[in-house]
Amino acid sequence: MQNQTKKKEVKVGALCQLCHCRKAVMKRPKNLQKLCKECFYHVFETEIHLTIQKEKLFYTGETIAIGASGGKDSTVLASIMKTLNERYSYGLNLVLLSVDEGIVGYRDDSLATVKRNQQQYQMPLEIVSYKDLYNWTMDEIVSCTGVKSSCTYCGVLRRQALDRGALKLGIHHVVTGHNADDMAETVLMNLLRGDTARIESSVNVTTNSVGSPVKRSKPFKYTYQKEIVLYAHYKKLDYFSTECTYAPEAFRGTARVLLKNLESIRPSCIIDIIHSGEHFKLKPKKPKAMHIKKSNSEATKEVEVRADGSVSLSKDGNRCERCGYLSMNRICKACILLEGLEANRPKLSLGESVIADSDGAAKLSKTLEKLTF
Ligand SMILES: Nc1ncnc2c1ncn2[C@@H]1O[C@H](COP(=O)(O)OP(=O)(O)OP(=O)(O)O)[C@@H](O)[C@H]1O
Repeated sequence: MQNQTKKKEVKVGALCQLCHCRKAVMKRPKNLQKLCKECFYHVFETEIHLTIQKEKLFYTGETIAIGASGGKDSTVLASIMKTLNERYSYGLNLVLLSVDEGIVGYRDDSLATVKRNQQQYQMPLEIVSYKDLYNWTMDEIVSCTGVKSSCTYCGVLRRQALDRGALKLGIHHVVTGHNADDMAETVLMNLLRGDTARIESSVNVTTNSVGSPVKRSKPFKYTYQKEIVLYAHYKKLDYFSTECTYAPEAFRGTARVLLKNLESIRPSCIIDIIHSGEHFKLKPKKPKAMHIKKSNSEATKEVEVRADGSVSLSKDGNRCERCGYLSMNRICKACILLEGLEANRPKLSLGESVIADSDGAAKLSKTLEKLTF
């Protein structure tokens, strides 16, 4: 990356197309405009500020947890949030929130970066771990299930961990470094597998798990990954650049390659895909009613089947029957996963190499996809 950036610095010799006085040092990835460093900082920061303003993401006095993984996206996010908060007097209290998934040689090193960021940005830091919350580390999970479904487990557990970490601090709003490339990838993935019900929601700037009082926002919704990397590089931000030890989700990887190829031909395609997602509207569906048997009696009750196929089983509760954490389903996604894992725990403790068969993992993933979270 550094080499590529240096090459570009030498090649682009013209004046900046915005200020017309300083030497251009880059072609802006989003629109190929030739810019100097200062003008790049200005457009990059201003676009994020405009997204925050247009979407009315925050209110004065709000406390915001920044999901901090130590990677480039969340490190730039912490830096930008601090800069914009001071420049435009947002009046926000900013806190770093990290989840330690328990991946030796990856997350322990990236958390060391977050701890340095805490000093650099002068923000409080809270770390919650899978081990404390679920009594499992990701390394233990992978040794039990195999690497193939690791992203499914990690994604579900991390979303809940971020919510729980925020609530522990009395915070109801988490921002993450998900960027335009991540969004466009998700739209493409949903489109390619015909999961139209998710396309509309996959481009929302703010989301929350059903029933959760914690919302999650993405100030980088329109920010290109390449620009985040350039910003971090020019600003010499301290971030951790190693990829996760476990393989990225296979289908997302394919969508990523496809998107990169499209971007190289037409840079605006990332934003265009997001805009397509924003304008995508499903025909309204009538809620169906179905009868299910109660487990301990012959009586039946009516349950609503939601548009995404999930069902509301709990009559009066928004809480998981197992862990008591907020959930619109009788048993939350995390508990469904943990239950499957616990079944293999005794074998693990005897030192056997347990790799659950891939059919089992795929079946579990399908079950999870049908549940809301
Ligand atoms: N362990 C974690 N603790 C806290 N927040 C996290 C963690 N992992 C991911 N996030 C949040 O989710 C966002 C997207 O995460 P993802 O796993 O896609 O990583 P990424 O695109 O490599 O981001 P980053 O460069 O910040 O690591 C991150 O930018 C961050 O805000």
